Amino acid sequence: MRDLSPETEGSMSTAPHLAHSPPILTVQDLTFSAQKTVLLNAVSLNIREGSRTLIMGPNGAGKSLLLRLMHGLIKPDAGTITWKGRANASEARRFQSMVFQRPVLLRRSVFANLSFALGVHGLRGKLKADKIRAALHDAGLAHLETRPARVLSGGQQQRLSLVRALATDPEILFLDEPTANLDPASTSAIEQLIMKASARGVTIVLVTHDQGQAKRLGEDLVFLQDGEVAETGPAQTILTAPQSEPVKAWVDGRIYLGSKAGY
Ligand SMILES: Nc1ncnc2c1ncn2[C@@H]1O[C@H](COP(=O)(O)OP(=O)(O)OP(=O)(O)O)[C@@H](O)[C@H]1O
Repeated sequence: MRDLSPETEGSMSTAPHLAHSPPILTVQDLTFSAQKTVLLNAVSLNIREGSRTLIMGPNGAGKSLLLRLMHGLIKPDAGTITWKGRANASEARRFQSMVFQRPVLLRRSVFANLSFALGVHGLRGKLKADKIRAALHDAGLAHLETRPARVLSGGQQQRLSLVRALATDPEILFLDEPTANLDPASTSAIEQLIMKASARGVTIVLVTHDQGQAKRLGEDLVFLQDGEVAETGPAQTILTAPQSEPVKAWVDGRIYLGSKAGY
């Protein structure tokens, strides 16, 4: 099994510019249980600064839980999350943003959704308004500025969620299946925004089921199966030459039941 654990981190880059990137976030032996069931078990991985890391795996593998834990929305039972070398740093969330599969928008205008988020981050007046207009322009949403956010199409709503998440200049962006319900054109618009953010140096952590998207966007890949890391390493290597049974089956399009085989 390839391993993205801290000890072997230096040897697994596919992206030359990332070969010596330090981890911005390290997960060590993370365990999370609910209702007497272990949902994540001893998960360890590195997110390298400036990288695009994919979290993949079947339904119920624990991908969303892992993302929420890394973002500090829920607390682990055991293990540590280290932000820039500091374990369980309480201030980390200020430098992070998250986009959920279903857009979570305020019942206000497109402009007001951005204005609220930037206001929370301390921006005021003309500086804030200029930043909102530039962000909407970049995302092709400028003409919808006064429209109630809730009446936008699904694709537009997700673009707005992403723009809002990026407007606060996060150092890391967590995305939980942001294109799961979108058509190819909307998916492409979201991917372009992600790639632009990545080019500016924003670290990207993306949960996806979409192998095409994984090939287009992935640099590092973490594959979860039944709450454990089945395989991690460079995305292109795993996608073309997987080592573990669950990932081989997934890449081949075969159904792998694993521990659920008796169900
Ligand atoms: N708060 C909770 N209490 C109890 N069980 C939970 C809780 N949150 C998640 N789970 C369970 O943990 C498992 C992992 O959930 P998670 O949402 O992380 O899966 P996932 O890999 O993101 O799946 P999908 O691809 O379907 O979105 C599931 O079996 C889910 O029912």
